[in-house]
Amino acid sequence: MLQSAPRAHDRKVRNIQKQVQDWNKSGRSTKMCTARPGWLTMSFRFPKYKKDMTLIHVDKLVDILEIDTEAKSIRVEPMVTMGQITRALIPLGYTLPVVPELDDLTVGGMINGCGIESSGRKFGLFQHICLSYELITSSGELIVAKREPNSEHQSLFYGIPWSHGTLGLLVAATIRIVPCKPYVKLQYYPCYSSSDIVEKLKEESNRSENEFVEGLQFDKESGVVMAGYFAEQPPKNATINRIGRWYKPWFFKHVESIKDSGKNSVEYIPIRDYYHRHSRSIFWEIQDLVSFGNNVLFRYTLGWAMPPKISLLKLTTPKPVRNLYDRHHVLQDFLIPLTHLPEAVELLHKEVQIYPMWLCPFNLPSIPGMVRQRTGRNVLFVDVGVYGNCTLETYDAKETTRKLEKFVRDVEGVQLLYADTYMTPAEFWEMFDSSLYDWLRVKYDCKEAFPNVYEKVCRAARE
Ligand SMILES: Cc1cc2nc3c(=O)[nH]c(=O)nc-3n(C[C@H](O)[C@H](O)[C@H](O)COP(=O)(O)OP(=O)(O)OC[C@H]3O[C@@H](n4cnc5c(N)ncnc54)[C@H](O)[C@@H]3O)c2cc1C
Ligand SMILES: NC(=O)C1=CN([C@@H]2O[C@H](COP(=O)(O)OP(=O)(O)OC[C@H]3O[C@@H](n4cnc5c(N)ncnc54)[C@H](OP(=O)(O)O)[C@@H]3O)[C@@H](O)[C@H]2O)C=CC1
Ligand SMILES: CC(C)=CCC[C@@H](C)[C@H]1CC[C@@]2(C)C3=C(CC[C@]12C)[C@@]1(C)CC[C@H](O)C(C)(C)[C@@H]1CC3
Repeated sequence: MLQSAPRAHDRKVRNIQKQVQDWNKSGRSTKMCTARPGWLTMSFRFPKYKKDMTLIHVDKLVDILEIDTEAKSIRVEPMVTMGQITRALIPLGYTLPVVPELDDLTVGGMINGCGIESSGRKFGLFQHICLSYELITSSGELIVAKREPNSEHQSLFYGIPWSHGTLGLLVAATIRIVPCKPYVKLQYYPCYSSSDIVEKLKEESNRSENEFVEGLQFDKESGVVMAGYFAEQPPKNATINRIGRWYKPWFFKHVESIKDSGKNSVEYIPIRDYYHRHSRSIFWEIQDLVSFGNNVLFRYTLGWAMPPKISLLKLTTPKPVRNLYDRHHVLQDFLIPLTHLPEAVELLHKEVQIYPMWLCPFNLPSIPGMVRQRTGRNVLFVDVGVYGNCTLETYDAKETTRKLEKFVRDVEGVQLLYADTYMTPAEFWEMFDSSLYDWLRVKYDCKEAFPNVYEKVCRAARE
């Protein structure tokens, strides 16, 4: 890969330390953030703060440093992408336990933001499969924050997820790996009422042999719940579906056809095709961008050119189209306890009526951090993903989103922060737990060095 230099890791880290030391010497006049340009990031907006902060160049940190099959871990630099990791690990018979599905998502984004996938019912969020973070602090020191009890910077380990680079600069992470097999045996269960979908999601999430559980809801009363686990070579007359091939229908359309057929079905999907199943159609966003993209003729002749890189789309979207998206397009993920899913579906149907809706169950352990549930037990949550145009006349980007955010706070859920948030600081800190975060901001001398996380993600910070 271009710019690859894994053996130069120490030199690359020293270079970042030097940038931070120079910032200290020059009188700490502005705060720091990464130099990764806004158009490359997997969110709708361009961060405004990149224009007037000191930009720290972490962009050369693009390498996988070490794969240790004995210790079952992988050590990577933060700009490594999900696509890069699955390409390296799967041929060795290993995978990350949680592989957020768009190829270009980065390890740095998944750790400092949040990463979620259909294996969440077993492994939690991306942060829960991490073992340690190597960070440069505001003074330019290199430290290692490990999960290990009583290790020196253990509290920082719990503080980093969701902090958006406001506690330090990540230069490497060690993440768990698990053995995998070449196929996923996926069962599709069509459901024809909202309560059926919830019940089936619960049932499959609680079934211990399932590695993956996910739901797609196609309207208020119908959807498909999918559950799967790793499999070796499929038996002779099994259906093999290489869903990632360029001439194949988009995954969500394929699932919809199963819902229409009304029959439970089983397929064997090659594991990389499964992991990146929503990449080719960017979930279902592609239908607004290339409406004829799922046409058979188009798929067979020009399907190989799909999908366009999200970064390229972002760079080339003209301002008027962005404004149109702003007014009518919803891009939100709400993480709520699964028990509150029926109310969420009801509310989303009333306020936005956008389908398909992504339902991704995951386990949220009771541990310290910005996202925190204090029951002392593991709680089954679900990510409700809403991506698409809203045609309801009553929709108003700010007012409607604020209503949805209030619901999420009321049920003790959280909103993913790549999305637009219209909350005030007080509402934001009602949703997220600031106790550990605030203490770490003082302990690691972050207040002059990095903005507060709210200042980075709030609506005013984005173009
Ligand atoms: C691993 C860890 C170490 C910390 N060390 C200190 C410290 O030495 N001094 C300090 O002033 N603050 C420390 N803090 C931070 C401080 O406790 C936070 O302000 C904390 O989040 C308080 O929130 P709470 O009272 O709601 O947490 P609680 O609900 O009281 O605690 C949540 C969990 O965090 C862990 N934890 C909390 N405080 C400590 C602690 N002091 N030592 C070890 N584990 C702790 C425990 O595992 C506990 O189960 C630590 C936090 C963590 C996670
Ligand atoms: N399946 C899923 O879970 C999906 C998740 N997403 C969301 O998209 C985002 C990921 O997008 P991606 O483009 O990879 O990441 P981004 O470049 O958007 O980074 C996300 C945040 O992490 C910070 N960050 C990134 N790298 C570092 C680092 N090395 N050191 C310190 N801070 C860092 C960034 O800080 P700075 O602003 O300073 O650059 C930014 O605030 C996530 O936040 C995630 O929630 C999107 C699609 C799917
Ligand atoms: C937790 C999960 C699964 C999140 C999935 C989020 C995706 C659906 C989001 C992330 C980035 C994202 C906002 C994006 C877009 C669609 C939805 C995306 C892919 C698009 C492509 C929509 C069209 C826009 O003109 C533009 C090109 C700017 C954006 C780019 C980012």
